[in-house]
Amino acid sequence: MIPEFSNPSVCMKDPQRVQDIMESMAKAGSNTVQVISDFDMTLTRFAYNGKRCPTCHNILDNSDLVSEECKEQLKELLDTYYPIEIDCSRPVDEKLPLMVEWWTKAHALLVQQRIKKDHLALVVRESDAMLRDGYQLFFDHLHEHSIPLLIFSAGIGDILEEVIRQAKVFHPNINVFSNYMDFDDCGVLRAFKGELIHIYNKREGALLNSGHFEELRARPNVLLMGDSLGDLNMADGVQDMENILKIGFLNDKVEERKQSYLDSYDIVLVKDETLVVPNGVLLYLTGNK
Ligand SMILES: Nc1ccn([C@@H]2O[C@H](COP(=O)(O)O)[C@@H](O)[C@H]2O)c(=O)n1
Repeated sequence: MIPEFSNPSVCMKDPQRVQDIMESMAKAGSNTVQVISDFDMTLTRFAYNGKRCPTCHNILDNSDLVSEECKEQLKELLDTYYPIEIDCSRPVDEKLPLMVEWWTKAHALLVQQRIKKDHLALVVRESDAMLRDGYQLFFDHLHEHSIPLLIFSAGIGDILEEVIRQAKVFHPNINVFSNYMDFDDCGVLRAFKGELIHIYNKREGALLNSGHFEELRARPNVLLMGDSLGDLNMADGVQDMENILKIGFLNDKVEERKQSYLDSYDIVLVKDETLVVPNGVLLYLTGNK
């Protein structure tokens, strides 16, 4: 086992299973590995100094690009739907239409604001969004070892790309599946492109992008990272999968959700704002440990 597994944030239902998967993946070699990660609250911090950090959507919601009236409406949506998103007492099929409702209403409000593409970089720079500590090693190490990183996010692609670009780690081994903004000829937001990705339809998103997984057919070993149970479906498009190691960040409503996370993720990181554990796993998989 790697030393990072002794960190107090680490919980595992079956440590032996984790060890077996990691050994099998390391033996197969890093050229058989691909990483699939969620973005908001997985690659980015959930909180800093006791204050919540923004999601991609929140970066816009809190910015000068939206009017005060719109801010209030978006906040009302967040206060209504976020508790539903993280309520583990409600079944997914009951929550799913409500998540579609949230994303659809929020996107419609954002479109009404006539947001300009040119202003996105500034609002990201001025936001409180932060990649988790250890991000530099995470992104650089994957790049150095030519391991593909798929970022699969129900956030906003244009915003998340900008966060990563400003951190200077948007390397060519990265692909993004997300909700991208559609701008008119004057650079004004007029819609969101393609099929909506929300928290509970990542399986459909993965299957729609079968071409990506076809290209990675020679990489049947997957490291998956997420913060929601909906993220567990992000690897559903992977072809001929041999091993999958799932790391889940449990950021909020810890006591209520811990058991379901332990039942679903191989490694659960409780209120851990860093990428120290995923980095330890990566170093092990690439033979650097
Ligand atoms: N209007 C919205 C809709 C969703 N969110 C949050 O974004 C997160 C989705 O992004 P992932 O990268 O985690 O897939 C999700 O957890 C929602 O809470 C939002 O803030 N505003």
